[in-house]
Amino acid sequence: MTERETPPTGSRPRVLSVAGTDPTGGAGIQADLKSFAAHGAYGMAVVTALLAQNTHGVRDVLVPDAAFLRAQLDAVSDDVTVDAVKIGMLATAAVADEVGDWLARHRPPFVVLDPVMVATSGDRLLDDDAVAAVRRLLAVADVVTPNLPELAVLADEPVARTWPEAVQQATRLASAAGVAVLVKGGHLPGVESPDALVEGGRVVELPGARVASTSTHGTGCSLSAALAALRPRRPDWASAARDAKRWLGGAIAAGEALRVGSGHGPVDHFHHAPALGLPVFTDEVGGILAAACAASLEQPFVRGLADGGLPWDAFVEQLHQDALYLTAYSRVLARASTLAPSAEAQEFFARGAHSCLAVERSLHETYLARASVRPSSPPSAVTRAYVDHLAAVAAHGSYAEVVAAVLPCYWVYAEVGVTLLAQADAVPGHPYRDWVATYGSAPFTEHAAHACRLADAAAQHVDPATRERMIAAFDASCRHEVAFFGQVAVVATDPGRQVAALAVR
Ligand SMILES: Nc1ncnc2c1ncn2[C@@H]1O[C@H](COP(=O)(O)OP(=O)(O)OP(=O)(O)O)[C@@H](O)[C@H]1O
Ligand SMILES: Cc1ncc(CO)c(N)n1
Repeated sequence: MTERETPPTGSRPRVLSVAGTDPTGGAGIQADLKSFAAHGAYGMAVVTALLAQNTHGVRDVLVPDAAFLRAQLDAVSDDVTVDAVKIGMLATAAVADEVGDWLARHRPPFVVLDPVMVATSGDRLLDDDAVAAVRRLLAVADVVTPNLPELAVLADEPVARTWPEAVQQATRLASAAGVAVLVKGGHLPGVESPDALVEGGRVVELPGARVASTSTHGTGCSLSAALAALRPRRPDWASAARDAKRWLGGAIAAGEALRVGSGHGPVDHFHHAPALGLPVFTDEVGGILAAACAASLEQPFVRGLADGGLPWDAFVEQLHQDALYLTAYSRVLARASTLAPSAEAQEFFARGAHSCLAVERSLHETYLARASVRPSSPPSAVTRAYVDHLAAVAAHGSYAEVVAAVLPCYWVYAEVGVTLLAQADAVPGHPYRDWVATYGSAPFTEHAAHACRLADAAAQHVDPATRERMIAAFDASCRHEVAFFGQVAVVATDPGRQVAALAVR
């Protein structure tokens, strides 16, 4: 039992739920485990009662005998250091007393008691003769989390009708029972859903807007579980309660979108981590990228770059369009820099915006100065379409969408560049090798990998609708890249030789 002699601190708080079950996953142990995980805790659970319930109500309850409950509790505490415990539905006096005995033997540092008596559906979850046993547990809990009817039962007073009355009642209970009381105003009418923590004669109000939603099944379970999970990593109960309540408001708001059940639905415990379980963004769009690269490599212009047979005029025509494109692209990268959530991303895109202008200038100095193309030739319809798409995302989109829209310019060029460079290296005296090498080797390939990482990071924090817009913006940019490579007409005149039409399509 070395672990129990010097309890090691784990990488996550080890938090236990002692509660009943909800097979639809919105309340009881199932909700508690999600709530623990949503707050970074390692969750464990001891079952006090098996319920046949759903979002409409409770159909049946089976309470395992007290000896088996004790066996479950001891199996956990004989082996695992419990950092915090949340106690929920107790069903009977025998169950409540058994849990009380366990706490006397193995009290974890933090004990939250949710005095569950009636479900959201109105079904009773605690025998009448068990109330006294739950009152006895108050003495060993740190915090008790009653709703207004439960508060009235524990205080042995009528149900409070106003919020000030409820806080006063909670204050009386806290001082009589020697326990902190997190009183919950979810059952009050009105646009607010206030809670308050009453502790040692001090009242900490926890205001909160009422969310217009029927997804309130298991809110009490989820809140008390969040409180237990957060407390080991917070300095006091008030700060744990504040964070738990803020999280719960978001979870209620996101609940309906889960589409679970046709009664009072559950909350979305993971609303703050919407990308959980989704593939990494660049994996998800990898197929779009691969198709764009394959289509690009099929373009006559790119084939001419690969074998070196591209007519000079076609190359210069394309580079002129590229210079026009880069000037506009630079402004979009500057927008990404403006919106960037971190200094690292801000700098990456600011540098990118700068290097577009540097490359644009060097294209003029290196190739375009001696070319036949008129410097005043306007952007082609293809160039304009690409630039307009980017500008629209930059004007209306979030950071994540802008990053998704600018990514193909890096990623397609790097992928196509690597393939082209290998082919160019096989052709002695390849006339475009320098230009191809710019994109097919470091540092450009490293910049492309960096842009991919930033897009993946941005996609981690967006809601599903924004992620869809990221994919759409990425897909559109890929299509524009392919069209961009295809815009210069490369016409074969002599067999084996190609001449560019001077006009840009
Ligand atoms: N519509 C709502 N909008 C925002 N917060 C709410 C809403 N309904 C309840 N809450 C919050 O949810 C938590 C639980 O409150 P409530 O008073 O409903 O407890 P409960 O009756 O024990 O919950 P349960 O429905 O699980 O039995 C509190 O923090 C409360 O403020
Ligand atoms: C198991 C269980 N505990 C608590 C509640 C209260 O919502 C419920 N419905 N079911």
